[in-house]
Amino acid sequence: MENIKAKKKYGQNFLIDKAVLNGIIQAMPNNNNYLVEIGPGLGDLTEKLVKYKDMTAYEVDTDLIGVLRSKFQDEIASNRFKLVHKDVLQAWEGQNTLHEGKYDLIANLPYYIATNIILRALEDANCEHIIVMIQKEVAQKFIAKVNEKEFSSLGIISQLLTTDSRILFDVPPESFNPAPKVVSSILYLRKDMTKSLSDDFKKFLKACFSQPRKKLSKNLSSLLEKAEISKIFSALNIDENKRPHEVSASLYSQMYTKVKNGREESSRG
Ligand SMILES: C[S@@+](CC[C@H](N)C(=O)[O-])C[C@H]1O[C@@H](n2cnc3c(N)ncnc32)[C@H](O)[C@@H]1O
Repeated sequence: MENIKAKKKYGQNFLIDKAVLNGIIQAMPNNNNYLVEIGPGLGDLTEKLVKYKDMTAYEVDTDLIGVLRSKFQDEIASNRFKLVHKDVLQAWEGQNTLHEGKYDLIANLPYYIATNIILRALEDANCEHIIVMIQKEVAQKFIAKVNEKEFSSLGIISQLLTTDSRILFDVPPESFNPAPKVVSSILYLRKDMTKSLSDDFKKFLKACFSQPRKKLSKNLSSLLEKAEISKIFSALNIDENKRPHEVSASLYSQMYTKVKNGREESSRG
């Protein structure tokens, strides 16, 4: 490993299992989209990806940028590979998208910011497919269905914004150097490019799941009067004893519409 010591603070667990690398390549969507990778690390996955498509990779670690520049000097010179030395979350802050044009995100993500990265990619209007390695526990939240104990705001956001969401396969700790403490999974999300969610809806979801094991009606009392909650629940046929994970994504969306309409009505007086 090019004399580079993995840095814990950047979530560096380098993938060393060739079968897993090939599995990710096989999962690549067959389309004309551009490719973006986050955290190319030592470039093992990048090396395979760049054979198929032109791509951009975002890497925060200065030491790795040096390794990658020399490893991919030909691809960089011929513009097939663009290497951006930047914290990817800052890149998103600056421009709202990681690429001007439709792209797919393929990455072995740094786990300490994996959830944030997926939420940003779901919001990025140019990103169509998300194929990422993350902790299995987090992947399960993104694909969870109503009534499952893992069903949370992440599952709701993902259901409302995607047409397909799956775990492709699990990856054991031994497939990495150094080995992480947890089992990982490859998460696959295909977005519905016509959909988006407002920040206000996400705030509403946050309130709904503020105490995940309490009743939804109790959590909603931080936002609404008791009478209003009862009115909305009865209109949508939601049992007042339901816990947040027992209500479907579609009902959350309908509930939010009613809350918003109620706010608009009261502001009109
Ligand atoms: C789990 S490693 C994956 C490395 C490599 N792709 C592989 O599969 O072996 C995560 C990578 O993300 C990089 N990284 C960590 N935080 C980042 C950030 N905020 N922005 C961009 N890259 C980041 C790390 O330096 C590291 O290269």
